[in-house]
Amino acid sequence: MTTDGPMKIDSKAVAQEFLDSFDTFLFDCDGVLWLGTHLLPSIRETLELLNSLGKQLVFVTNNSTKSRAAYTKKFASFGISVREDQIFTSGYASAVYVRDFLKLEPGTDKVWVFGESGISEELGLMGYECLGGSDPRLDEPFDHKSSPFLVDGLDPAVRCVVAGLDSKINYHRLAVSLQYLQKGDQVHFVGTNVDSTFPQKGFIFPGAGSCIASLACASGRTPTYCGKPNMNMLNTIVSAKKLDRSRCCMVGDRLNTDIKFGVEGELGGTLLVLTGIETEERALEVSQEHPNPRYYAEKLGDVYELTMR
Ligand SMILES: O=C(O)COP(=O)(O)O
Ligand SMILES: [Mg+2]
Repeated sequence: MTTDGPMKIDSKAVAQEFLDSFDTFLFDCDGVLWLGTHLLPSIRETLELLNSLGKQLVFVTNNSTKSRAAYTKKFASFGISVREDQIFTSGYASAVYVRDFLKLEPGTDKVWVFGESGISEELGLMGYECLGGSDPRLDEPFDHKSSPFLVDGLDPAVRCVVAGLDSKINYHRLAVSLQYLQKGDQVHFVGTNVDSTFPQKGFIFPGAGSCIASLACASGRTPTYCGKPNMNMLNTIVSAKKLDRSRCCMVGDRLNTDIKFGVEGELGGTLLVLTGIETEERALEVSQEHPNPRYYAEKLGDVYELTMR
């Protein structure tokens, strides 16, 4: 039995040691705090405990379906008060990439969005006009002779396709997105996140990575993914919040995004919770495919429940 393997938070002593080790906690959302509209047990109490201990809380989600502003409302609906500047999404990270790395010109260059409002809203705040996305005309069955996105030709101002999770994925959206991707170097290809699956209460559904893979397959192109575990996203957060990495802990439910993000970003620690995608077996498994977390717990709420014992 090695003492270097992941440590399970299953006693008051380990919970206390965990809390003492960090000043800032970066929380993944889906599978850690909630599953859809279902708040996981003792989450509010855990966040209140951390706040009362003077810890800094940051929320880092690969879910691009909502903007940061919309997330503050989702938190409020659970009775949790979170400021917009505490939230980072893969939609926002993608918009930052369009602005700071691709350097597209707001007001001139346009973006075709395959995904939900969380992408277009963040790009819109930076001054980019977005096409596609949740435009209801894309809900119509696809006919290339009548699609309003094709009959007058493609918009030559579109310089980038940003693709993410889209619960309204259909052939019309895929077909038009592919037309833009076929323009090669003229149109960049950005993916919000690689997550193959998406946890909901009692179900595992297809994730953004599975939607984006369809476009990647059809176009023969590989997108640049901007969400966790991309280090640009972490660097944006570290500089915006002036974080000391050694005192930060990344808390997540997925090894190849959340835990990789924390390990590659050289954060002080990582905590894997088992309320979303991964199992205890996977947490402990030694594999080339993914790193192991420093800590793991059945659920995040155990930190509160064990501390209060
Ligand atoms: O939407 C996703 O793919 C996952 O979102 P999460 O990073 O909050 O788990
Ligand atoms: Mg998650």
